[in-house]
Parts: sequence; structure tokens; C-alpha cells
Amino acid sequence: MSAENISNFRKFGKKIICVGRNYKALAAEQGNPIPESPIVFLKPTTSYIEPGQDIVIPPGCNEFFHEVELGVVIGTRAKDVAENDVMKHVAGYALCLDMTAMDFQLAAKADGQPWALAKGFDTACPVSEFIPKEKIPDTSAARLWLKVDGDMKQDSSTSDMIFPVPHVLSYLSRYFTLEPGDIVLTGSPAGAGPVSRDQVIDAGLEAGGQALTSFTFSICLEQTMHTID
Ligand SMILES: O=C(O)/C=C/C(=O)CC(=O)C(=O)O
Ligand SMILES: [Mg+2]
Repeated sequence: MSAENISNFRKFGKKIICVGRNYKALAAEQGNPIPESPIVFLKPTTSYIEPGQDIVIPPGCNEFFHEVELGVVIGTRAKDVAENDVMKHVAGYALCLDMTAMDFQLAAKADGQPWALAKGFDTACPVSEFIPKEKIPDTSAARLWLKVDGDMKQDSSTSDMIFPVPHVLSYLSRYFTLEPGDIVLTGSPAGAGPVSRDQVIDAGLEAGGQALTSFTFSICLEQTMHTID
């Protein structure tokens, strides 16, 4: 895949691989134990949206949650790559939201069912533009923040991750071949919480004291949905 297509990962990407429960504080808030290895799930690429589109609450969802996350965009194929080598397969980053139908997820967990609908519905993965790798020389020192209607709800450093980015990528590469244009969502810090219809989410990503990107998304119901393309 060409560099141009990788930077356009939303259109040409192959997989959206997500890691959950990767910050102790969020695990504590949600009453979950600290995992011994990364918790992994997938979203379909039809869940991508970009600024200018709206986040749509899926039909029947009554508890809708925001999660701000660092996304890692893969640049070259990686299979079974060690932690100390894996970062050379990274092309760059993106600011991402892992929108979650929390009531669906809790029901699925209680029943031992998969999280596909809870995490993979259309519009569940809002993403920023591509951020080149050089902009984040240290993936354990980036700031992620998220506001709902102007109130700060999430504001954390990636230094709080249980499994740092190289560990996550190396672990994933044992099971999935990481391919150019894939993105890995690395988990949500503390403060993930509810949003409802007509609320507005602002979020941002900073590194080295510099704002790298930010975006705004509105929440709507299906009836007022903008077309996805
Ligand atoms: O309830 C769990 O076991 C895990 C929940 C999540 O995966 C939440 C996330 O998506 C996250 O922590 O980012
Ligand atoms: Mg998440």
C-alpha cells in the first residue's frame, strides 16, 4: 500500500483492532480486574467516520459511552514481531473514539456473547486525520483529552497504559498479521462515560507539549443521520 493510501487509512485500511481495559483507572471505575494480557476485539471498517459526520446512537441503545483513544496506524506488514522491533512497522497515529453501546456490551458480557454490535455499529469509530510517526517520538508520553458539551471528562497520559504500545503491537502480531493501513486502538483512559442525543464531543491529542490534532463530533439518532459517504 502506498504512503498516500496509508495516510488515507480510513478509506483503504483493512482492520480496526482494539485493545480494551488497558488503563488501571478505567478498569477500577468500571469494576473490572486488571487483565493479564491485552483484551482484544475488532470493529468493521464501516464503523469509521471522520470530522463533518455525526456519531449515530445504534437502534435500541439506551446507554451510550464515549472513549478517547490513541490509534496506531500500521505502515508495513508485521507478523510475530518482537517488542523491540515492532515500532518500525508503524506509519503514524490518529486520535480515535471507541464509541460503545454500553448496555449492549454489559448484556453481551453477562451472557458470554461477543461485543460486535456493542462496539462495531456504523459510526462507532470516529477518527482524526493521519498523524505522521515523527510527531509522537514517545508513545508513552502523549496526552489524550475529551470534553462533552465543553466539560472535561477524560484527560490522561498514555504513560498510564497497562500494556504500552510496543507490547500491544507485538502481542497482536502473534495472532493477527498486521497489514499496512490497519489501525490499533490502544484503549481508553479513565473517565469514559455517557453521552446522549444532541451532545457534542470535543477531543484532542498532544505530544511534547504540542497540540497535534483535535476534532468535534455531534451525537444524533438514526432519523437525523448524515449519509456516511
Ligand atoms: O469490560 C471489559 O472487560 C472491557 C471493556 C473495554 O474493552 C472497554 C474499552 O474499550 C477500553 O477500555 O478501551
Ligand atoms: Mg475502548
